[in-house]
Amino acid sequence: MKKFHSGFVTLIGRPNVGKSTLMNCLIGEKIAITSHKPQTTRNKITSILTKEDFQCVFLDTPGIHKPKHKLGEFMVRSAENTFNEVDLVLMLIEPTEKVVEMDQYVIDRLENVKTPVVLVINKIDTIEREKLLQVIEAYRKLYTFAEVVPISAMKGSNTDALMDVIKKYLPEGPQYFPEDMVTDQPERQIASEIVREKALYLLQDEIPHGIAVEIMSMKKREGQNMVDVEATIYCEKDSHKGIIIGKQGAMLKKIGSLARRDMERLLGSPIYLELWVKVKKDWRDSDFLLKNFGYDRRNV
Ligand SMILES: Nc1nc2c(ncn2[C@@H]2O[C@H](COP(=O)(O)OP(=O)(O)OP(=O)(O)O)[C@@H](O)[C@H]2O)c(=O)[nH]1
Repeated sequence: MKKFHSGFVTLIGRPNVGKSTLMNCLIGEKIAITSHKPQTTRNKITSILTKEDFQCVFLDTPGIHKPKHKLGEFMVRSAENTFNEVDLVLMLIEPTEKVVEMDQYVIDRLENVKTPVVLVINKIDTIEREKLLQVIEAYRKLYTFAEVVPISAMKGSNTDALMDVIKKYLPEGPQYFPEDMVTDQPERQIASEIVREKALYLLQDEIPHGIAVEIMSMKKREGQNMVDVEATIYCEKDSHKGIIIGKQGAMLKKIGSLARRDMERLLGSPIYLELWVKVKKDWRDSDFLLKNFGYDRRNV
């Protein structure tokens, strides 16, 4: 009988390089949440790919960056801690001509990491071949990568080759999760990420990252297929609250209807979604509030 392989792969890279897009592309379902804004992925999202002969568990870490506040410190630590516990690290970059300072910072964090690191150059649809070779050369000088794989996560180019590389590094092991399971993320967390993604998307640059979403309740209606979801969007200022709600509640309605559509697709049942907006000043710098939103230090 053919041997089964399984393992854990963590994905790192500075904000906005396309980690969530890659995850979605490899798993084929909308699990990680994408947005054009940096740092939308605040939670470590685990997605699972199971095939006949292997199972790969992906840890999508929050974007590594120099921390500016407590939430930032938390995000960096939670990313760093996973490096030595996994079978493979994928470092995702954008093909910039010069190594950007942030990537250098990420490479510095990898210095004592024993796990093999594969450099994945994303967004190759945006550059010419010549330039790509220069990018590869520049990064190879900085770190001994186990392999270098150029891809376009958005277009799905070369992602099969990346999957083959990943498979090579998975040791023999058991199937950790049932094959129909694509994430171990609780449904509530997925639901709150969806609301946050829609709010960030619709509000564009008006609320600079000052929102968090908490699912207050999520209950299946008795005797029906309908799920009732109540969620609160937290922001930092009264003025932000007004923008999120919009004229006669128009913005909140839009956020709600986009979020509901995605939730229904993901959770597979009709959703009745009720949204609230509350002001909690400086929630990003408060340990108490971080805990309240599920960013508990003890878990890192
Ligand atoms: N042109 C191009 N754009 C891409 C590609 N992959 C991702 N993008 C875009 O880059 C932006 C960021 O993608 P995300 O997947 O949200 O990035 P991320 O690294 O998960 O971001 P954080 O959650 O902030 O860490 C989005 O607008 C994507 O559409 C690609 O292969 N080519």
